[in-house]
Amino acid sequence: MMDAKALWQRYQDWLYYHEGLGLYLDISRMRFDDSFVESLQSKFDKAFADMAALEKGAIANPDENRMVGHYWLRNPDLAPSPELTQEIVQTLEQIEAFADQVHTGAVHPPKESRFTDIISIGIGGSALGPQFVAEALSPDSPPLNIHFIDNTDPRGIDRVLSQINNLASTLVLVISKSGGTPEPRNGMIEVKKAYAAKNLDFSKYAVAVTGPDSNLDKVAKSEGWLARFSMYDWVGGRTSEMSAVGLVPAALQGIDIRAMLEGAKEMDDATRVADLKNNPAALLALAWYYSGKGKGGKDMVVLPYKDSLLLFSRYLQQLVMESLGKEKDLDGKIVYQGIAVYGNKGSTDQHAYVQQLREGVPNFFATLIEVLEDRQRKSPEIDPGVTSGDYLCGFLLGTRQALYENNRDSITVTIHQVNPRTVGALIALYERAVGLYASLVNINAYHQPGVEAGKKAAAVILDLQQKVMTVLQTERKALSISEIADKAGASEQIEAIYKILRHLHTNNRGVVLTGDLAKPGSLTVSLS
Ligand SMILES: O=P(O)(O)OC[C@H]1O[C@](O)(CO)[C@@H](O)[C@@H]1O
Repeated sequence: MMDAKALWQRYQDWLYYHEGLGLYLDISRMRFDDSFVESLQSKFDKAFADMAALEKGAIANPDENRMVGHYWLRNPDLAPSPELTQEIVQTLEQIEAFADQVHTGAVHPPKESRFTDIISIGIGGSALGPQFVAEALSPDSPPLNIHFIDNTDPRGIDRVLSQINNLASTLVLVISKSGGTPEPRNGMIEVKKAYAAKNLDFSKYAVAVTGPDSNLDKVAKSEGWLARFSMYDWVGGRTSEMSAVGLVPAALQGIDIRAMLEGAKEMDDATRVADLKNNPAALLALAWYYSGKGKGGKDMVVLPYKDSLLLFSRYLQQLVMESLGKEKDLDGKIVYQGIAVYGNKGSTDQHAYVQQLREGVPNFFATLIEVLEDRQRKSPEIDPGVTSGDYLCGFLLGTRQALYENNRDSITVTIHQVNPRTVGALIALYERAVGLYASLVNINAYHQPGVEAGKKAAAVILDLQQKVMTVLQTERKALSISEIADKAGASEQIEAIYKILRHLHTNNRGVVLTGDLAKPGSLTVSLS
């Protein structure tokens, strides 16, 4: 443990401050030493070189043979061809024009003078960025209220629809880069039926954000939807907030997307510097590498001490874990990489799990996000000379100190205010840090093979359900679960078949289970 004087010196030695953005980064409470930094110098040289190549259009995602171009979204001239530059600029202009027409009523629903609400349907990167930005930046009384359907949960869809008081003035964004992800497709079909049930022509309320010629794009084109915005294969879902995926919902809510892009661009300029101590993303990557020994040995606890940044941790879960959580490295070696991310907000979480952080298993490092401005008006005094914001600040600094005293590391990112520029900068900071860290540990941060496995497994279950129903309809008599499995030619899938039948039975889908539910093997199954 360093004494106060030495610690103050360390804080100043390692402090990164971006004057234009008013952003500070403090990694002084990560207990690495100079020899550690030295040991990573050559890895950082390579990381900086990889990143420079990536920005020039290298195939930085070799597994999918794709470029990685999210930085071009906020600096179109960086794009490797004039065509791409043009596409980025034109899409941005199309987004602004559309949002403007919706706000002025030039574009309005068939039976109303204005759109008042948005249902945004999407999942993963097609929801988490938009949700984080909506929570962080939407005005207290936005021109349109946004609601998210980000799952295929029937009750969840009903819940969102129950909160819409007038579908006839509600715009529907269907966001899916691939245009084929099952969950948003299900959401779209259910919402389409809700519009039809009210005799509303869905195509007059629907907007697509998807890759050109995707299934979704084809549907939007053939049905003549209100608008279609392009998403590119060189922008990953988890780095798509600065593409139409994030900018369309943000612009419709009246959020200054140009400022968001500007903040991201300013941060990109700062994180392009090939000099560790003057590059905030490199400093983060260094801190992460130190904490988990380059193997993700410690979790990243994200603790913004600001309600509006509540969803930052959920956003980072995908950005960090879908990028770094990989089985193999770029040489095909099994490495099981990753950094687990969790957290909500401070000081609230101090009344939930900070007890474990302070005294329990030391398997994490904390990332505190400090916002200097309490609110946009004068605060009332709680006690003489003290405001609620003083408490928030005190809790943050106190928690940081309490963790450090008990040998728990932390990083502190400080911004002066949550606004489109600083949110854009935060997103850009973490996108770059993930990219640099991935180079340090030699993995591809830009594909997600593991997710395909989940999608395939779901398809197997749905196929099994069809087979089981066919057996029941053919046999037309009560059968045991093992008889059904055998007749379906899937005897090794007997447990999955039992689970499917239980789900169908619970939802009155024409299947009845009879017998002792505690003894599934003894149940008989019949059509109702
Ligand atoms: O935007 P899409 O293509 O529907 O994909 C949604 C999400 O699913 C994934 O492809 C896999 O989780 C994410 O990378 C992506 O953000």
